[in-house]
Amino acid sequence: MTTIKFDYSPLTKFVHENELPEIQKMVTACDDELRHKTGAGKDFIGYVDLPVEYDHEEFDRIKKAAAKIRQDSEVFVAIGIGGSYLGARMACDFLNLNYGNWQKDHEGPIVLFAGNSISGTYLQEILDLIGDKSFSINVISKSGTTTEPSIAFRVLKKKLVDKYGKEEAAKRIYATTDKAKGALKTEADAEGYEEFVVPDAIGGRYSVMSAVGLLPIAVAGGDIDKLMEGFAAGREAYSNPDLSQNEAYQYAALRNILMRKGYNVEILENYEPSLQYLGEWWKQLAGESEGKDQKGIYPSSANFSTDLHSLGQYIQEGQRFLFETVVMVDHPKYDVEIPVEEEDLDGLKYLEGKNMNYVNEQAYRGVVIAHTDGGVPVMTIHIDQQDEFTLGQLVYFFEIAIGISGYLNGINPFNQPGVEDYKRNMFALLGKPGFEEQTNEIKQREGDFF
Ligand SMILES: O=P(O)(O)OC[C@H]1O[C@](O)(CO)[C@@H](O)[C@@H]1O
Repeated sequence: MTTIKFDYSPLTKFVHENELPEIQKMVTACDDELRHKTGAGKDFIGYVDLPVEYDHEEFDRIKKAAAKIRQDSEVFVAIGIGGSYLGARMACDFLNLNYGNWQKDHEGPIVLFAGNSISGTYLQEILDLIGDKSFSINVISKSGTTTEPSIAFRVLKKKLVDKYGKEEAAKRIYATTDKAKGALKTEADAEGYEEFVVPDAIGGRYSVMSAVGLLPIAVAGGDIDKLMEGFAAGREAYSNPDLSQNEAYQYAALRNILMRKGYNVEILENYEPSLQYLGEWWKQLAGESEGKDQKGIYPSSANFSTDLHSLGQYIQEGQRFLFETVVMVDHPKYDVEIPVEEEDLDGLKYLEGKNMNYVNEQAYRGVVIAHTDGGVPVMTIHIDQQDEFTLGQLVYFFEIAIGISGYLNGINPFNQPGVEDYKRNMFALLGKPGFEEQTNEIKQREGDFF
């Protein structure tokens, strides 16, 4: 059973009906590489079977740790960046757990995210928000050496130790990292933090359904059993290499077909503000997977109708290299009726008694028609509702689609060599031990830039 429906009917103007069947052979070959782990990046394809092959003992420990944190902490800070941050943040927003946590009668801690930038202002605000409240920390880093979370962890750990003393602080620190290596692993072992593992075969941006995402989601109040059920339903639904039977593969194939026609930028869109971080999570998944060897679709995102009043003009009439993928919630959690007024001073009489979701739906329909007319291909992923089961499926939909899509484009969707370049320069500028040669080199070049 799937609660997701992929609709590409508006593409008739852009994609000829023979194009999907014609790409089938390539899709079958990519599917074979992915399922049999024979393609590029084969050591990081663990996510394909993760819905059924995960550590059940650890899964239970995650639930226990979450229950403890929900009981002994008013604030919970998840520290991480990229794949060690975006999935949990996306899921908490998607499940509408974030604002709920600020409500007075809400059970469980306020969930905050740190270590996702190098901003002292942001971190100071987190420290101020925590104030005198009881709190716990989940530091998440696969490598265990990433600068942003390491700095935030140091700072927040100090606050924890100042408040509780070293021994109690150690009981409030949860470390999610590699099973054997990295600075975080070394520290967690030495200090006795409870540890959770990022499996070797799961890359950061494919890790939301491992302890990386599951602990913060469970602490926020998400039902991770249902999430895993949905993830497994996704695996079931998107396992057939036959394009006519696999909507995730249809999406992967169509975005490649569009890219080859010069549609090089994809905008992931939503009509629910709580899906904003779905776009952020997806941008890392797609961008870090596909943008290499001077190839790949540039992933961007937009939130409608908000951005129709900013980006809408460009999408309608700017350069024609864009295509859009909408994630549309068919049954939003709440609805609000537009009230009746005696006079019609604001000109809204024609909407009286109608619901906002109805108006939102008409906005979506109007946009699909207008953008199609304006030369922008639009596809839609309809999701039934914003619940854990649907989210699990949606994560699988995107993860499997991006794997296939990368292979279709002849790249390795599971590495990210390009992210090291800026880090090397930053470490050289900061004088990190081991970077002495690069420091000399970059100091000589600095003047050309600043
Ligand atoms: O979990 P880590 O090792 O701290 O990495 C965080 C993120 O940084 C990157 O390695 C990029 O630098 C991403 O691939 C990853 O998701």
